[in-house]
Amino acid sequence: MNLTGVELRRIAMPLVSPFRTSFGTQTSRDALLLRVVTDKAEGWGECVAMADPLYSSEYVDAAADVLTRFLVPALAASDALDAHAVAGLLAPFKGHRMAKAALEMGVLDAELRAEGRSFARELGAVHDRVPCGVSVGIMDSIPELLDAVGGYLDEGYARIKLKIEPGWDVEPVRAVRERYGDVLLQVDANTAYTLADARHLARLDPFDLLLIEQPLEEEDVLGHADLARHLRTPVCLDESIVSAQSAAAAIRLGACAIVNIKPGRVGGYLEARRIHDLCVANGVPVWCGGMLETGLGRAANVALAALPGFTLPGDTSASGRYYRTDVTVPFVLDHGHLAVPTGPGLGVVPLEDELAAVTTATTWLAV
Ligand SMILES: CC(=O)N[C@@H](Cc1ccc2ccccc2c1)C(=O)O
Ligand SMILES: [Mg+2]
Repeated sequence: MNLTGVELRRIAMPLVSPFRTSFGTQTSRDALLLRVVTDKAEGWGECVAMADPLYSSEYVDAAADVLTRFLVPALAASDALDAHAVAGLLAPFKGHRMAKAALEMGVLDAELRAEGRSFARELGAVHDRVPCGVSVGIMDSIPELLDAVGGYLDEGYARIKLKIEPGWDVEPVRAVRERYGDVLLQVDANTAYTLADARHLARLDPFDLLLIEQPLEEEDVLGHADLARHLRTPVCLDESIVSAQSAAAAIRLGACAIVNIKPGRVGGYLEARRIHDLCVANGVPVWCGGMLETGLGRAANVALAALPGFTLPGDTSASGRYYRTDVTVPFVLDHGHLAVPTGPGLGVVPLEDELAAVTTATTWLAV
């Protein structure tokens, strides 16, 4: 397969409701899609970086720049393009895992469409549908939170995740437990606490949470290992797990009992599968995290979530959790599950009119 060029497509999609986390409030998704054109087929990639470097050091403008100046030219230099070789070709450039993941995803999609194979087949999916959880933001009041949670439970979500931060943690969890009983429940701090908060975070232990996600800062792996010894609630890492190597170190150091796998954060779906395999070998449950992907990234995430080690519901929510209109046929919850796409590659393609309506800029990178 030979690369003809890559189209960078900037899109802006309004969120159905503001989404507040410990690092800020989002009201729209400024994202970057890649259309990878080869002599055999076209493929789509989605970069999960946010507009601002608040979740991680990456941000959309930087991803577009590093793809334009370094990553796409690096692929152009190779003659027989092979998705499994992309990570190696991009390795000389440090970091920028979300940008690299988007490019690898586009090449993999093109290759699989040309071969007539789905992401699910390529990654090793063993289920044809996956149970879905939902991530619930920080709200202005407990009653507002309880209404939002009730709505998602009515929609059929299998698991509730509450965003927390200092000042919004024990009470919201207590309120959800008191109102909704033993619903599968977990929390995500997005690095908002420090080890000094250990005693306070232990106040979450009586609520039988599935996990507490990323309580401490990304690089504080040892801190998470210390914290885990003070909590009954299992510690799950998100931001800290950027590769199979970092997953191995975190597991060995006792920093996490569960891993949130996000293909964009770790450099792509192939690295995500390696992390899955590593966690399974170590008896560490995994689940698929979300970065408010469009239906393109959502399709690939649902395929990944169908691998055997994904034993916990992920943040693979329906399109309607975030967007009134998706750029693909929307993913709709069916009895708390999403169906794994079966078509070649991602199994979905952007809808021309919907994509045009949200496109803010298009750049063609010829190679
Ligand atoms: C579903 C969920 O909670 N995702 C991230 C946080 C997050 C929150 C808001 C975002 C807005 C734009 C892009 C990525 C974003 C990621 C997490 O698990 O930590
Ligand atoms: Mg998280």
